Amino acid sequence: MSEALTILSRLMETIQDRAQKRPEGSYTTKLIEGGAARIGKKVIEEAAEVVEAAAESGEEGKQHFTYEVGDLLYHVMVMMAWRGVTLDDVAAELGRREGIGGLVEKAQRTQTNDETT
Ligand SMILES: N=c1c2ncn([C@@H]3O[C@H](COP(=O)(O)OP(=O)(O)OP(=O)(O)O)[C@@H](O)[C@H]3O)c2ncn1[C@@H]1O[C@H](COP(=O)(O)O)[C@@H](O)[C@H]1O
Repeated sequence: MSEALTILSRLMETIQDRAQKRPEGSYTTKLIEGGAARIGKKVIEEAAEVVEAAAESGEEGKQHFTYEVGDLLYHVMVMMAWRGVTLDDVAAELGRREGIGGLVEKAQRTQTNDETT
């Protein structure tokens, strides 16, 4: 496994462990106990910060963007743990989509919707 995947899966294990044991003094526990509303608020906030940082130029801008993407990924992973969805589940979904272009998929979806209405 690549170093990046190892770190992501270790982080997911930590988050799942927090979600299960709910230790005091853990930020993840606080988020999990706040449910979809609290986690969702942070996901939206962090997503907006990612978009803002994407417009910043230079090496500093790139570092800030990377930092904000880290925040967003962490909060999305907390929501996944809260919802009982694993990295394997999401990877399987992405694997299912492999080789199907976004525009092709959209055209197929639109056609199916038209047929059912
Ligand atoms: N990767 C992260 C991580 N990334 C970001 N954050 C936290 O996410 C928050 C980001 O929110 P903001 O930048 O808006 O900061 P804030 O204003 O203090 O946040 P709020 O009080 O508004 O929620 C900060 O508190 C960060 O510390 C993280 N908190 C935890 N982790 C990982 O989760 C593990 C478990 O953490 P605990 O559950 O806290 O023990 C840690 O060891 C880390 O590996």
